[in-house]
Amino acid sequence: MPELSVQGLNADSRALGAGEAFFALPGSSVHGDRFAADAAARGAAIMVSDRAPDSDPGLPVIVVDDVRAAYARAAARAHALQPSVAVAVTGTNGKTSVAAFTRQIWEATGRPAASLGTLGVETAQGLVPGALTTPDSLTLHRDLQGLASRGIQHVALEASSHGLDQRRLDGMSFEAVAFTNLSRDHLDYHPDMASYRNAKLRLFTDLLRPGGTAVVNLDDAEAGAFCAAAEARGARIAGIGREGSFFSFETVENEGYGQRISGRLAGRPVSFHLPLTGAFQVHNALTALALAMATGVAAEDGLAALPELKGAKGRLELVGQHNGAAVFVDYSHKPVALETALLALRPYASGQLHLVFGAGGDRDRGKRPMMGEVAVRLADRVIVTDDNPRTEDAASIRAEILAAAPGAREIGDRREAIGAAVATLQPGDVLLVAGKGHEDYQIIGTTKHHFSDHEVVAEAIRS
Ligand SMILES: CC(=O)N[C@H]1[C@@H](OP(=O)(O)OP(=O)(O)OC[C@H]2O[C@@H](n3ccc(=O)[nH]c3=O)[C@H](O)[C@@H]2O)O[C@H](CO)[C@@H](O)[C@@H]1O[C@H](C)C(=O)N[C@@H](C)C(=O)N[C@H](CCC(=O)O)C(=O)O
Ligand SMILES: Nc1ncnc2c1ncn2[C@@H]1O[C@H](COP(=O)(O)OP(=O)(O)OP(=O)(O)O)[C@@H](O)[C@H]1O
Ligand SMILES: N[C@H](CCC[C@H](N)C(=O)O)C(=O)O
Ligand SMILES: [Mg+2]
Repeated sequence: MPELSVQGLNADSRALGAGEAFFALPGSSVHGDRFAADAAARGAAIMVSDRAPDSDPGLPVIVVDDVRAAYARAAARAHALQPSVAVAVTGTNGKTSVAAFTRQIWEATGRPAASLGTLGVETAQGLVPGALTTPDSLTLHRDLQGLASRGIQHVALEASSHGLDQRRLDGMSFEAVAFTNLSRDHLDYHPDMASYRNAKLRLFTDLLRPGGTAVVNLDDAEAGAFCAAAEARGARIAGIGREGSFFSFETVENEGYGQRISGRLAGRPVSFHLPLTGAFQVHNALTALALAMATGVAAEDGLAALPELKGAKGRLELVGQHNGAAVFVDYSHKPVALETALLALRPYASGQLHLVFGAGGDRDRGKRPMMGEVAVRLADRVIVTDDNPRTEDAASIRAEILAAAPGAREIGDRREAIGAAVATLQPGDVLLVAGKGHEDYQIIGTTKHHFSDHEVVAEAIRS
């Protein structure tokens, strides 16, 4: 083949520019090579695929083994300017929080930083919302180049199991990585828990810089697999837990809606206040501290930043008070997250603990009865409502939850459900509105309607 000069790349034929390389990805609904003719018509210089096309596509083709990985690496190479320090966090719960806290610790210690994930791209200048938790490789490297050109040298990424499985991060090498925990999610995409876990393990086995740092929550049942992967990579392991080498816990006590933590940091006794609700946030904050320290933050400086941390939007966030009761919004849309949030709030409910929640459509159905069971076991008054039904029948989603939640009320309309819960609050009660966290929309069918739990709670309290 003669030498070809390529101007750029894309995996979506509809967005290709003339002279660019078209990467034909094996999608979940269609193989990208079906759009070869479209790519050729738009002037693509070449197609890269993992299989030879059936007929002449009208442009030169390179066949590679793993076209998603090739796409990710090409996207990285095409955007040479990159932040010098990148870390990433994986796990079923806590990624957004850990990424946000890592960014805040870097900022507090004089390092302009960004976090990239479910919320979007966040810097000291604000938040630019995004579409995916782990962005598509091209979007990712464009964003990273943009950040580097603004002088941001420190970035913390969320590595989702979809993102890892689809090689979206394969163009990166991380100075430090972290594992928070593993529990059920996304079994609509991964065939079983083992493949879900193995997708997450790729962050440790393939993307951590050899000799880098691996932060591991030792209290999780899957910690062993992540430690073994880190060791095989020649990584330094920073363990957090009852017996952690980085941080070992002694006591965690509630202080108002925050908490005081005492323990040993690398063997040295320390005690600090964390202005966040829920013991799980202590793990998240320490994971962030370990990531920050693995990238040059001094222990003293990092510790000094913890009492100033702000929770990510909609992560067990106190959003209002009504009639002597407290109202929280939380992004728990998985069984363990819901359980964690309810257990965290129970000590604050001298009266009853109320819950309003639902489950997303076109997502793992097995989560629904599990969440129903958790709800009636741990809350006193439960209303099952709609989350994002997407293209499923909303009433059927509720029915799948309700089958495992005897005694729960059913109010499909989320605004009405929140209103009904707020209206019954008594002094000493706590209400948790779960599932949508920061989201400012509700997806019904394929339409996104504006909807914010924050706004609807405020409305309900006002009226
Ligand atoms: C299941 C899944 O992850 N799908 C992602 C995947 O799409 P896909 O491989 O299924 O794409 P496809 O529709 O089969 O098309 C195959 C290829 O043909 C191309 N195409 C298609 C049409 C056309 O005219 N021309 C063309 O070239 C497409 O651009 C694609 O490259 O690759 C796309 C491009 O990167 C993603 O946008 C898309 O995310 C969808 C929208 C999605 O909802 N993903 C969710 C489930 C997800 O990834 N979530 C995780 C975890 C969330 C969390 O736990 O926080 C996340 O990281 O966000
Ligand atoms: N370390 C943790 N252990 C258990 N539950 C947690 C932990 N951190 C957060 N949670 C729960 O999970 C919810 C989501 O937290 P967060 O957004 O930080 O996680 P995530 O991994 O980014 O989730 P997602 O994959 O949905 O984006 C929180 O609202 C809380 O209910
Ligand atoms: N990134 C997650 C978000 C789920 C949020 C929840 N509100 C829902 O719609 O299920 C997913 O796409 O599975
Ligand atoms: Mg997230």
